[in-house]
Amino acid sequence: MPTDEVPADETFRGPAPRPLTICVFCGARPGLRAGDAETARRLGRLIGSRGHRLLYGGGGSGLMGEVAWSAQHHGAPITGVIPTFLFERERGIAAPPQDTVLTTTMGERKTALLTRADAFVALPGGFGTLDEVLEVISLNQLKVLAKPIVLVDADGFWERFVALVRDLAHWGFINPGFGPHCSVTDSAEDALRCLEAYATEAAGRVAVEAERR
Ligand SMILES: C/C(=C\CNc1ncnc2c1ncn2[C@@H]1O[C@H](COP(=O)(O)O)[C@@H](O)[C@H]1O)CO
Repeated sequence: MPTDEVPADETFRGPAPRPLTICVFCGARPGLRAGDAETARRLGRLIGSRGHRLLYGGGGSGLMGEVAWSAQHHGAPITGVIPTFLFERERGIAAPPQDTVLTTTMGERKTALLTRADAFVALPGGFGTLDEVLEVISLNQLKVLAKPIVLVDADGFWERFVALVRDLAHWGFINPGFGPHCSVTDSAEDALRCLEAYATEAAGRVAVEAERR
């Protein structure tokens, strides 16, 4: 079981605006950089200590396992959405106690994650993580979805992805930037701050609109 020995964060003051269901995309493998596991544990800890729910791919391996165990250790309720074939394959890999949602296909799983989440955070990962991130960004762009996503660029993991997005705009395939719902931050702490601020702002907008009616 991954340990969770990260220092407490002193810079969050006051309660979170409301409990959010935060979907985390990250590697099913640990990767080779020790800092990534630490970032994953920090994120899990913050999700738990700020009173949010972790929604994720349901596995116990790699960075996914680090986030999930740390979130559980800090009191977060957890929902894991996993296709039956992966669930069977992963029986031997310990994942923390969670509400498990079984799906038939990977596509159904992605839809379930996208539907249930209030917001998304992406840590380093492989093709699965990239696929999930691109799905959220492109659905936001099509206005099929309007949910915030934050890429945690600890140690420059997303640097070349950000550069590619700049090139895509330069070459005329997309508008400049990631759109209104996507941000890049340096740390798990900034990612959480960003999502909580977004939720507060969105709640404010809804209240103003309700008053106008
Ligand atoms: C590779 C190994 C196990 C694979 N098991 C997975 N279990 C749960 N979810 C998974 C798994 N593999 C991919 N996912 C989903 O994609 C993302 C991670 O994929 P990546 O390619 O590692 O970036 C993750 O967010 C899941 O939703 C153990 O050897």
